[in-house]
Amino acid sequence: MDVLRQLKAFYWAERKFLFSSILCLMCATALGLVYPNLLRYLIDDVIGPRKFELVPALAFTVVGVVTFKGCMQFLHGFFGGRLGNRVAFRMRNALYDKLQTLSFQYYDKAKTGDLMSRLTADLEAIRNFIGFGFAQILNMVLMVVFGGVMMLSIHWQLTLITLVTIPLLGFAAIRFERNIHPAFREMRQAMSNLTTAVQENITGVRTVKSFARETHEVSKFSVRSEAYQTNQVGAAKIWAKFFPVMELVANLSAVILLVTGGILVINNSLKLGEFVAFFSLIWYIIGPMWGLGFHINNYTQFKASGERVLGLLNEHVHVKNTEHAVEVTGETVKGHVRFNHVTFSYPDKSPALTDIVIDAPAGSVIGFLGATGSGKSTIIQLLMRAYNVKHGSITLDGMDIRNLDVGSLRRQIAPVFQETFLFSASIRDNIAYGVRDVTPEQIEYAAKLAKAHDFIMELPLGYDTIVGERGMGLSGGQKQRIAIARALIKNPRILILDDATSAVDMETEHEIQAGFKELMAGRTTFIIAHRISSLRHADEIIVLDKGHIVQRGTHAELVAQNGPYRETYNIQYADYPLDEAASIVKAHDRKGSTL
Ligand SMILES: Nc1ncnc2c1ncn2[C@@H]1O[C@H](COP(=O)(O)OP(=O)(O)OP(=O)(O)O)[C@@H](O)[C@H]1O
Repeated sequence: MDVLRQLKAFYWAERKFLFSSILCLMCATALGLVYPNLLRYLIDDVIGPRKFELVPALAFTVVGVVTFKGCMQFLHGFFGGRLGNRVAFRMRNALYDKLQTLSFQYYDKAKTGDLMSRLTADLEAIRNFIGFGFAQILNMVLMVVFGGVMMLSIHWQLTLITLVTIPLLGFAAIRFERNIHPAFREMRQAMSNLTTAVQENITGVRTVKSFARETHEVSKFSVRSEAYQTNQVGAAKIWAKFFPVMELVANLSAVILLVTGGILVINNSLKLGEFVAFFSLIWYIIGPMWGLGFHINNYTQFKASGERVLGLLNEHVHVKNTEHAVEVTGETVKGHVRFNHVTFSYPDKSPALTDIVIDAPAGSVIGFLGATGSGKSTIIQLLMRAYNVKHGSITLDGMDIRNLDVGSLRRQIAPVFQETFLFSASIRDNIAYGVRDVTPEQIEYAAKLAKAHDFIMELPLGYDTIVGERGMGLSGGQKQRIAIARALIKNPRILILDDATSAVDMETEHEIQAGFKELMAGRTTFIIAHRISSLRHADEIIVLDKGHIVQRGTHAELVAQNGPYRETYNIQYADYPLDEAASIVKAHDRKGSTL
């Protein structure tokens, strides 16, 4: 019931459909009760006294009742269907909205397959129950009440004797519910584990194949599939035990009625018509009891699914706007970023960053260098408010970013990550992803700056080429260039290049950087790179080691010092013969000076 109460906001808005559906079902059920009475009338008042002239009227009444009942049933289905679908629609949207608001911290642990199954299979169970199951349970109660009252009005002693087995039916049904609910919960979990395995396998298909781990994947899937099968078999066993018990007890009622009712008819204490009517009415009680298992099953599935959907809807959002969050816009933001003694740890981990101090005046270029895991990306994540900073603060133009509207803050930042995600859409749409109302010329201009235009034009459909979710058919460097164009078109105050040119050759990287310089003049840029060549023109280069800043300064200053920067420099340029290294550096400098 708690699940029903918590989901009220979704179905209460559609209460007109809920009530109409219930009302129509009640009418259909009440009309069903007319049959036994017509039967009783036919036997006792028409066939008995031989008044056969009443038969046509009786037949027409039956046709009328059947037609009306059919209409009521149709309307019940119609309204129930509307109700279920509308509720599912609202919930699906609410879940999707929630997925958009959940912070990075949630997604660090979330499993795609599990989320997918909540949005599909669980919603389906809820749709079924709200649309039909709920009304059916109510109808079941009504049938028992209506049928019981009619039976009592015909012969109360016979009613009580016949219904003596009903408590047994109720007891069996409740036991069934107790066993089947945990079974269903496990089944849903097993299903979501199964979907997760499939989803991860498809997403990581290249890795699986490259490592020839197909057999391992198959056996991993088989284990999960077997767990699901075991759950299904377990649930089927519970069902299998339940049905014979119910059938036995239900038929016991019919036997009691036949024996007791038959004796009463022989003794003339009960009319034959009444007995026949009684015999149809008893199924008004037994029928619902029969379906009780099905309805309980429906309800438990709904409850298990409802719990999982509510679990997601009630999930804590770590990063959200404060009450008086300030909206910033491209016109007002200058782009002066400061990290004031920021120390940050991921949940249950030792600090990823310790006492970070950075001052990036508007329009400056800050480079980050450091071994993998030294905290470079974490700095960027914190600036984008992917996580909340608890120790120290980050300011944008002097305003603590915790007091800024998260969406408006992120709109000022355009990131390009090492791993590029392309949507299953045209290249044009992928480039225009972050902006509204963009012209084809702007898209082309951004692509030219990102050195993507030429290879795009070589594709058969040019900018209209559809790329798959993993950027099917494009090389790593080509995908990165599309991502760079996507960032450039956003025209942001702050540009972040997180190892953004790692997949392109040095020459193209230099050309891309030339494009950046043109566009980024006056905008703050953070560059994370492993290549000295990508960082050498930065206003300040920050060298990180295990979350600590170990060196900072310009390229010239850092090369002149002993330390990790110079070591990296020596390693990277040691690959070239001395005179070649000098010419590469010179060539880069020449290009840089022409910008
Ligand atoms: N989402 C996360 N959840 C928990 N720990 C994380 C998460 N992201 C990073 N870390 C940890 O924080 C530390 C810093 O990671 P970070 O990604 O910032 O390093 P990095 O310098 O960018 O490395 P790389 O050059 O390999 O990208 C690492 O120890 C890493 O394991």
